[in-house]
Amino acid sequence: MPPVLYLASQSPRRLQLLAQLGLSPQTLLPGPQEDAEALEAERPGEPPEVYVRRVTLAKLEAACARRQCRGLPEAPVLCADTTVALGDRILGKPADAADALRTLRLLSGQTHEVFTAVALQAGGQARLALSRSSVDFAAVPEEVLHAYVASGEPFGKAGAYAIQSSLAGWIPTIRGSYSGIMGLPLYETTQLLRDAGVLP
Ligand SMILES: Cc1cn([C@H]2C[C@H](O)[C@@H](COP(=O)(O)OP(=O)(O)OP(=O)(O)O)O2)c(=O)[nH]c1=O
Repeated sequence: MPPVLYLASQSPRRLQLLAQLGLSPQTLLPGPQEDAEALEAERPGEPPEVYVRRVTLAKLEAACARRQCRGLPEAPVLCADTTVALGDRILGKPADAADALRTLRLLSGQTHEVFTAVALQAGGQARLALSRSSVDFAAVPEEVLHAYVASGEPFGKAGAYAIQSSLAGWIPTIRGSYSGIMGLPLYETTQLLRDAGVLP
């Protein structure tokens, strides 16, 4: 039996969010020869919204090629990308502790945007939806930022933080989608999966 859905993501959050919809997809992870970092490379002057769409479609294309290459049975393929932006500036995953601290200091006391694009390949057609949220950060004390970086939580997260972590204690308001900020906007994802007949 082919799987109902492939999830092309290494993010445990995305798997957890899909489980909320009652789905347990088969993951379609990149092989050692695939360069995920190159795929997520920024282009100078590219607005965050354009960047997140481009990267998500590139992830989708790579995942579909991977499925074919591995001779896996056909089924819809889902993937996503989350990008944090302060104005036009993209704040990616931190390279190290100093980078995480720098990023968090930029976000402290400011409002930033979180874009998550989700893409689905099904029945020979690629569909993409974009979720946009804004997140207000209160001014976070230096000692809190240091402890947060030392906890390891910022690593592997766009913008060096997670809404589903202790730093939520410094976020008075979000406008948009909590699941989108976390990595997979469940409203948009449901719409795409309904269009493809994966969800009723
Ligand atoms: C802003 C924010 C991001 N994140 C995470 C979600 C994503 O996993 C990560 C952004 O990186 P992504 O490049 O979107 O995803 P990923 O590299 O973790 O996984 P893959 O490309 O294989 O799907 O940041 C949170 O968990 N909480 C948050 O509040």
